[in-house]
Amino acid sequence: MDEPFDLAVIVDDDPDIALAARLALRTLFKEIATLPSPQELPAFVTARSPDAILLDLNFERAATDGSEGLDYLGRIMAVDPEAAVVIITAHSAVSVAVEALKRGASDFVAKPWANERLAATVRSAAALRRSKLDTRLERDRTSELAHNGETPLLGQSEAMQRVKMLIDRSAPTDANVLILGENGTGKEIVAREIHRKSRRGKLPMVSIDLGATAEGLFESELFGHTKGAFTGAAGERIGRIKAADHSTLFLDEIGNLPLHLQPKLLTALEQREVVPVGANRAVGIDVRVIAATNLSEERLSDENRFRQDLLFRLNTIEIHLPPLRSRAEDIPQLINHYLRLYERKYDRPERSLPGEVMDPLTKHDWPGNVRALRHAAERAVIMADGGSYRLEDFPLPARPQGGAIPSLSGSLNLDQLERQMIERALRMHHFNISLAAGELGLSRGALYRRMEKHGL
Ligand SMILES: Nc1ncnc2c1ncn2[C@@H]1O[C@H](COP(=O)(O)OP(=O)(O)OP(=O)(O)O)[C@@H](O)[C@H]1O
Repeated sequence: MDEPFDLAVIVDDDPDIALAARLALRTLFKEIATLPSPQELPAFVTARSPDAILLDLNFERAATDGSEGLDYLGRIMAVDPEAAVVIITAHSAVSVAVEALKRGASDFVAKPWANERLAATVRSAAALRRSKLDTRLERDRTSELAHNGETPLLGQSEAMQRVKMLIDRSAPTDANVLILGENGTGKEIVAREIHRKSRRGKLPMVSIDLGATAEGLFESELFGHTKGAFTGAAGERIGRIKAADHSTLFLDEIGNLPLHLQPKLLTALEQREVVPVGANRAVGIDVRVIAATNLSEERLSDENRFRQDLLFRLNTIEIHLPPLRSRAEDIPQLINHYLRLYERKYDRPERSLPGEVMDPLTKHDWPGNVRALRHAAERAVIMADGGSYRLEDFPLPARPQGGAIPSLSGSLNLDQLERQMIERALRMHHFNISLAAGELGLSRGALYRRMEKHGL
């Protein structure tokens, strides 16, 4: 038996029907809610996003023509276009059911129903919704990445010129590339550039952020799984490696790949085939791998953390992205680029940046690298008034010298404490975002948002 879905809601003003439906569906869902009328349904859908909705179209007020229910159906589809709505209707009201299907309902059952048929109908509606949501997630991710891909790789420093040379040389080959650099130094942009300039560039690059993947999901995310391979594997899923067939696979934060899965990845790359979890046959793959990490070379060469045979598979070409503080000559170009970008985005006038403001910006050590610089430019555009930018428009925190971990000050202001804790965690982990987020019990995304809030 498949793992149950999370939540269904039954909307019916007849308590006996609601109870009968609840009994028919009880093994399919962990929770079943009932609403006596559809009035609260749009709010319920917005708040709880149920896996399936069982909606009776005939409420007392509108007796049999179903128009009230149809109205609500329209509103639900507007709040959740992927909603799985199964209509309950009287036997005689087939035309209403057909109208409901036109307006986005997944299916309908006529009263009185056979329990197995009701359960099967609701199950397939919920499963279809889930797969549509998966596809949408995938699409959103791809378009977000594609958007990032439009950012040009800026920087004329010697270090960046070498990076660009390595991109151009490695792109047309199928060699695996390992990109090393602190968080926010542009590793993802570099990966995109290599992919774009390669013969695989016409297909979308497939990425997986191993720093944001939940512990138990690494294996099935990477290799895929068969239906029922483990608890929760409701349907079959192709993994990211296979999804990247004939294209490029970008393994972000490769340093987070658990040791026990490293041999499996190595075998997949060596044999050019993957075995999905639960399968007993391998499927062939043709992928070019670009991996990135913020681990230092020293940490990466620690056999207890990272298998060296896998490292040698991945680092045929190594590209080091130096931290921004070591290529200060790139800072003015980056600042100007992002100021212009955000002036356009927020429809603000183009302001000048006097030398006495640029100077401290180039001397700042930018622990969050280009990502932090970009946020600082965005803030400055929002904060500025008058003819030119002032230093106060840029959120540059005063930083303790010497790299020591700051001790907590006596402040009991929560906001300040939060900021101090974040700074402390970041320093403790040498600005490795994944490790600092883990230390703080936050996701990477949540940590980035807070860093932005505090101008870190
Ligand atoms: N050389 C560059 N030119 C222009 N923009 C850059 C450059 N480097 C980084 N950026 C910008 O900085 C941000 C972070 O870049 P990116 O995501 O590529 O960094 P990353 O090293 O992959 O970060 P993380 O390790 O935290 O995932 C992006 O918004 C990107 O557009």
